[in-house]
Amino acid sequence: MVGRQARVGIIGAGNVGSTLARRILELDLAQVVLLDVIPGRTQGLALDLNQAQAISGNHSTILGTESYGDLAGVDIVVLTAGFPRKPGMSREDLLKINGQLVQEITIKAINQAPNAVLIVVTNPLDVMTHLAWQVSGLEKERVLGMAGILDSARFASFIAAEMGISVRDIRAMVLGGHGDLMVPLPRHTTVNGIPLPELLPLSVIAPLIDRTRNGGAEIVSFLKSGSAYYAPAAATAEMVAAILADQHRILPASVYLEGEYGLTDVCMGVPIKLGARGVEQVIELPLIGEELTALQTSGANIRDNIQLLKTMLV
Ligand SMILES: NC(=O)C1=CN([C@@H]2O[C@H](COP(=O)(O)OP(=O)(O)OC[C@H]3O[C@@H](n4cnc5c(N)ncnc54)[C@H](O)[C@@H]3O)[C@@H](O)[C@H]2O)C=CC1
Ligand SMILES: O=C([O-])CC(=O)C(=O)O
Repeated sequence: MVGRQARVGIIGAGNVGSTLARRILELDLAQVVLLDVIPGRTQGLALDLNQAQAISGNHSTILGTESYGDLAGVDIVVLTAGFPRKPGMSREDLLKINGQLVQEITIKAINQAPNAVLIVVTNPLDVMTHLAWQVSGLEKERVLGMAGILDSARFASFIAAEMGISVRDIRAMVLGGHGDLMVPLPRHTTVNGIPLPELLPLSVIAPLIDRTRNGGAEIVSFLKSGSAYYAPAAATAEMVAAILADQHRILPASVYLEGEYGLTDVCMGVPIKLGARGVEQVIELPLIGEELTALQTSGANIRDNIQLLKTMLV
């Protein structure tokens, strides 16, 4: 890729999209194309962000646009367009309204960038990832949903606070759907290599699991309008970096499953190897009975919502 800096298209310049753009620019990961339907919004943000780059001394620049033509040939498309939930709503309450958007936007974006890797952020995450995979016509390796890095980060931050230790030493593992049935896995969560259940009693871990499952809603209840965006943007940037630099990272992401963990034709959070081509491998962890049951219950719930969405979309 000598002589050409990678380009990342972000669709949706709201809280998550604009924060992600800023992070990509500050990390100097890529040129950014930021697209939204609100006239002038992305042009204003782009001017502001390019002026910030002049202060930080980074090379990457950003283009703000309302035109899909500007996405031509981008290496990664990140889909953040869509409605966030309000207090009292579940992510699934966004199924119809965001399904219509994701269907339309994915087709327009992939027409312009047919070789891109597509990262979905819009909720309800796993169903939107499945929809984007379906309407894009892309091979399953090139469509991923961001949630597992975020949910694992939440679990890690709660463990760090509980134990009074640095979050840097914690490798948390949260799989399953990005919803109430997500599956934090204490046995696969380690503190500098030591499995969590060897350091904390289950009676202490259980509330941390509940808080992780409720992590998005907890923030929504404070913000009142809109949902989290700093950690979601940081998690998405991690995926962008892994793809652009072909890092072969082992990270959780929502991907299309064909028999792994006993699940088929569903997108759900599992550990993957992530590199330039997208999903290089789905990693199947050795799970004990109750862990596998929880994952399959979460998968069955996502499948129900995929079917429900089919009845809602024209
Ligand atoms: N996967 C995850 O872990 C997370 C997912 N989310 C989801 O991400 C989505 C975005 O969240 P926020 O940025 O906080 O919302 P926001 O309301 O701040 O921004 C959404 C943006 O999408 C734009 N938009 C709407 N229709 C569009 C279209 N047809 N084309 C282009 N842009 C369009 C809006 O103009 C707005 O700027 C929500 O669905 C939210 O639930 C948010 C956080 C974490
Ligand atoms: O809670 C929400 O609606 C946004 C989201 O997915 C998260 O922050 O985990």
